[in-house]
Amino acid sequence: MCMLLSSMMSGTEPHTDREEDYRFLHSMLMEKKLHLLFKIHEQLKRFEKRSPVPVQEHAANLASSLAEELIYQGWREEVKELLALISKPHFQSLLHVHDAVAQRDFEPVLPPIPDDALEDEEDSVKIVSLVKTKEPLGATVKRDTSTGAIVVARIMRGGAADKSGLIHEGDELKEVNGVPLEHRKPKEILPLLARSKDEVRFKIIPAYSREEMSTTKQKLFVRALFDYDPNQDPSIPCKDAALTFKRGDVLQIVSMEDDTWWQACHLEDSNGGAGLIPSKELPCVSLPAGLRRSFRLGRKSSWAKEAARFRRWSAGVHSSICPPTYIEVIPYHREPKDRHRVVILVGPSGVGVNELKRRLLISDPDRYGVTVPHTTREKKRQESEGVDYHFVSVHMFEELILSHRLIEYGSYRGHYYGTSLDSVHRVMAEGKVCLLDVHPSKIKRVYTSEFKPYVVFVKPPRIEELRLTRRRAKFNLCCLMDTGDAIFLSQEADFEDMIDLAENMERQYGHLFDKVIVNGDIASAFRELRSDLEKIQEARVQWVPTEWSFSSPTKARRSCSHLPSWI
Ligand SMILES: Nc1ncnc2c1ncn2[C@@H]1O[C@H](COP(=O)(O)OP(=O)(O)OP(=O)(O)O)[C@@H](O)[C@H]1O
Repeated sequence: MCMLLSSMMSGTEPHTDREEDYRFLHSMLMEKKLHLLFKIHEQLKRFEKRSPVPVQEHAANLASSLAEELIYQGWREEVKELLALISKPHFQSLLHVHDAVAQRDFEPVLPPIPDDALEDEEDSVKIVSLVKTKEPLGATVKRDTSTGAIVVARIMRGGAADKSGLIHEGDELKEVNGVPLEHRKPKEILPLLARSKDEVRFKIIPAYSREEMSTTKQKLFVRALFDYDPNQDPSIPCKDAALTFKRGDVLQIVSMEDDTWWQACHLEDSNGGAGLIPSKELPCVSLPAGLRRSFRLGRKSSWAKEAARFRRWSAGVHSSICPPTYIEVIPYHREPKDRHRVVILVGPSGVGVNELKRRLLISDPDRYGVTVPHTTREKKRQESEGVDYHFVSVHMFEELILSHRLIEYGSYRGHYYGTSLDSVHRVMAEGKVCLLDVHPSKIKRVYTSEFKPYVVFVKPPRIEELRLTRRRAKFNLCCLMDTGDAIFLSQEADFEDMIDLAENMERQYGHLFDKVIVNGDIASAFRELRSDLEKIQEARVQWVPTEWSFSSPTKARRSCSHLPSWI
């Protein structure tokens, strides 16, 4: 802003007719105080996001006691300076303002509670008076089905009711602003609240003291494994109190008191109000559409293929347990000396995993590296050991299998091929990001704190875009081979299989994916992938499964097949 003001001044000179005007503008815009104000404004903007809270309410008193103490502490230069600083009227005024904010001294004073508000027969009654602000109360009410009373169903964390600390879940509401709530419906309460002007007064019968869940005290973070839009969820008890989130968002869970609806807030908003989210206990049927498998009918394909697809689908849906909904995560602050996280690229065959990997390697060979695979086949003349492959004997390869040193292996034309854990270590030791492409079922082999894998799922686009983007590549081939339609038809079947395979992978292993890249246009997919990988390298904090913090690398490898932290 200060730079902008200075450059504005130099740009205005030729357009100001009168010297006087120019001087006036100059003195106004170049005023030191104005610049300082902008600087303060910018600093405040930065701190606003952190939502700092006062650590104490009597800073002004503390400063004056400190000043008294300092007078007797000798006359070292530092002491003199500090004394001069805290004795300045500006500084003292600042501390007074701070204390007023900390003590919420700015809020209007509530009128005293009238004597007749308490009735003799209700000795357990509590009168709660709250200042009315624009902020909603942050509570929901319901009718208790057994007693017919209106009770507080839920207090939203961070809302006005919660901050007051005076109203609790389960409290029975007897009156709002002197109006008895007997025989009233929950929806009639809102107009009563709206009617009051400066103050809202409740007559409450407090619920029995309940134990606070210990989990609300400690910070619990989860990464959502599905998109959630309360507007699409008929089971949510109160849409306005719900939290919308996207798959991959990190949420802080602030209350798990309710079995079916937890309270959570977005990470960047952990001091703000919380919203309801479905708990892991919510039955599968009420999970949002994103988690349910849609059976795509109406595609042109043979009966047998459709039947097979249906069998796969019904087995997948009916025999499966609910998919994981959230994964517990912790922050990981990468130190400069730490090795880079392994990047795993997965996707159905032909989707473009190799193409993307190739482009990453070419774009920055110093940053990215790939593993050298092992094989038992003969070395060809133009190949070099340790560059194209590690050429090993069958006996040695089988030793690697038995000692669990291979992430993935298979045989082709009678020869073994495989990727070892050591080859990943080698790339990491060079200070590079190791790009691995393995079948998603093998991710768990490296799902440890040692490798901290960042898993990218490369997904095919919709079939129309697949046809459009891939046909061009194959079309050249058709012309060359002069095979025409025959190739086009088989390609169409490949596209359908690719989409099917991708859906299966996402359903089965989606909870392991950190990022999903749709590979429609290759240039855009590559740009997105590269910028995402750069972002995670530079991120101050990354969120990784809590599970990684508990296990040693070897233990994690053994235990990761159970993935106990999936919730
Ligand atoms: N977005 C795209 N647009 C057009 N062609 C693409 C795109 N992505 C990949 N291709 C081409 O599709 C073919 C298959 O891609 P690639 O070899 O990367 O697939 P893959 O996922 O590694 O499959 P596989 O594991 O079977 O090798 C290649 O010729 C590649 O250049």
